[in-house]
Amino acid sequence: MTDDSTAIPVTGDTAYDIVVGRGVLDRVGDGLGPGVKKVLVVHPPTLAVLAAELREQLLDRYEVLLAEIPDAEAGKRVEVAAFCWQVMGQADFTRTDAVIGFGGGAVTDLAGFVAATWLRGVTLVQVPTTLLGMVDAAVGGKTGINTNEGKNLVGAFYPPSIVVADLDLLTSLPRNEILAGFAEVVKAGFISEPEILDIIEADVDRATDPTSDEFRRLIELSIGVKARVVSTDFKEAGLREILNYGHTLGHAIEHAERYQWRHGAAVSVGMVYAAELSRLTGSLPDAVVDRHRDILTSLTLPTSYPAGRWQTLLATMQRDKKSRGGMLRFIVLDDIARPSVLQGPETALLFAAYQEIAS
Ligand SMILES: NC(=O)c1ccc[n+]([C@@H]2O[C@H](COP(=O)([O-])OP(=O)(O)OC[C@H]3O[C@@H](n4cnc5c(N)ncnc54)[C@H](O)[C@@H]3O)[C@@H](O)[C@H]2O)c1
Ligand SMILES: O=C(O)C(=O)C[C@@H](O)[C@H](O)[C@H](O)COP(=O)(O)O
Ligand SMILES: [Zn+2]
Repeated sequence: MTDDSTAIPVTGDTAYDIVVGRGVLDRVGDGLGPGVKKVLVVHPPTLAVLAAELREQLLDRYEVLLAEIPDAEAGKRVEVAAFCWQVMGQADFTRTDAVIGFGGGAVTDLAGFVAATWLRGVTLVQVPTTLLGMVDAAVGGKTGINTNEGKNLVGAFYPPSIVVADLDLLTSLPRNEILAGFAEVVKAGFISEPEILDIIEADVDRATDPTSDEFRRLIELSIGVKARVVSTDFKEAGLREILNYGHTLGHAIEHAERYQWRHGAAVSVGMVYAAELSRLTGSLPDAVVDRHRDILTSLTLPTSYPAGRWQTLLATMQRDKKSRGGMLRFIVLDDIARPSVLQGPETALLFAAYQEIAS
């Protein structure tokens, strides 16, 4: 069998590869290292059968425990982290043992946080099973959980030893989850990689078909953007903030919707909002804002939000991690692939941009 996998490197102090391909799950062992004896596979209920298969695959070399956690955002809670800590404690996990995050972004965020905190850090292997997880969440070492006050408010920067993105895992992923993942693909296009936008516009059906060459190219381009950014700025001292394009409003929408909206859907609205902010400050031409709406609509992603929710969203946005004191900061665009920071915008400007996306 020929190996058609691609290895995209993250460089710097915490170097590792993102392995992309079909049938590449056997690469998980590459990230575990020689000293590892026990492995905890963290997975959602949806992937119970596949997680058991992964366990079988690893059993000849490791003692493998499974931790099934609640699905989606319900898994990103401190009680769920505590459940994983309990499983590891009762199985005498030591510093040489490891955690595997096997699921979508919610699982890889939680599993990463558990690995970062258990004994102050054990080996972490990320095996994303959603498009969003492959192109974004499992890459770059941002891990975390939500609190009642907001999204991802507790967490750690903690790198995996490898990310294994097996495209075969996407065959069972519902179409709406593929499309939600495309929000982060489009984000990578607008902040850094215009070819992504061209490929989607050329043929949206092929672009979103997990068996097409275009889909694979989009995955690799998007991972490439993320890998380059986090290689330069792992702990978000500066450049990494561009990956937050669309997220300031997006996270506030997720919180307002009690996490019943897909992350990608909320980020989609958030990107149109950020583009409108850019347009209203005079830095972005109308055509680029229109391009946001056209591409996201072609992917059936939302581009508007109910008019009456502004005060709630504004209050939640104050807790955004990019804020400094009372000053909000947004990632905006001066052009395609030219992101910048808008510091302390007037409330009137924020509201005017909201009116442009209000339905
Ligand atoms: N750490 C980061 O850098 C980063 C980046 C982007 C997003 N995120 C986080 O990622 C989360 C969103 O991730 P997501 O969109 O993957 O959502 P998710 O993890 O909730 O998964 C979406 C759904 O798909 C199901 N699923 C997963 N894999 C499947 C498969 N192969 N077949 C069938 N069903 C499958 C899950 O059970 C779930 O119901 C959010 O919490 C977001 O904050 C983190
Ligand atoms: O990796 C990053 O940095 C990102 O901002 C990627 C985002 O897509 C992701 O949703 C991230 O979890 C948001 O981070 P946060 O710091 O705003 O919670
Ligand atoms: Zn995101």
